[in-house]
Amino acid sequence: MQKSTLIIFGSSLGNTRFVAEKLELLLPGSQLMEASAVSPESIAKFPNLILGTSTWGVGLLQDEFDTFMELLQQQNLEGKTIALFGLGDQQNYPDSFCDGMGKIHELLQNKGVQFIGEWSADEYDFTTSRATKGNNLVGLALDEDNEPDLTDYRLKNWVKLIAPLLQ
Ligand SMILES: Cc1cc2nc3c(=O)[nH]c(=O)nc-3n(C[C@H](O)[C@H](O)[C@H](O)COP(=O)(O)O)c2cc1C
Repeated sequence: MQKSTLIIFGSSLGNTRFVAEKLELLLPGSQLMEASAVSPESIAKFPNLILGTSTWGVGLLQDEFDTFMELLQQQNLEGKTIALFGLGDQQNYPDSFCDGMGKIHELLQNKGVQFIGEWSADEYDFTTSRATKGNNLVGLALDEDNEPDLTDYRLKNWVKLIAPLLQ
């Protein structure tokens, strides 16, 4: 079967990688790739991209993912379906929780992509985030530092939401 969804992640200490690997298992027809390994050809091949980054500094994209975003923005993304997930820490960074995910969303505006996978911000405890859109988050936020026990539950429900929308 031709795979249609590319999961691209950037991870410094392994949390985002851990989640991205789970996601690959939950989504038949998906392929996993580290941000630093992605080429323009691989981006062109897949109609669906799932992009996952952690947030570093205060509100910055993870290093490799930051470099990858420069490459991604130069590609023709017209018509692609994109879902986002982000790893962050609500307790220590309540004012920039998962900002990296919000930054991806901002950088891909006006690129002709369709975003899927918005997620309610209700069951989190942060003050501000660049990833909020009304009462929602632009994608799935996960907090392996404070709420690792909720990751599987959140991930499974998010997959139920996005899977039918991936062609
Ligand atoms: C120095 C440092 C800065 C961080 N800055 C943020 C931040 O601004 N916002 C946030 O939500 N999380 C922040 N985090 C938390 C990480 O994003 C979180 O631990 C994440 O799970 C790391 O994922 P990774 O191992 O895949 O890189 C920070 C962590 C560290 C150690």
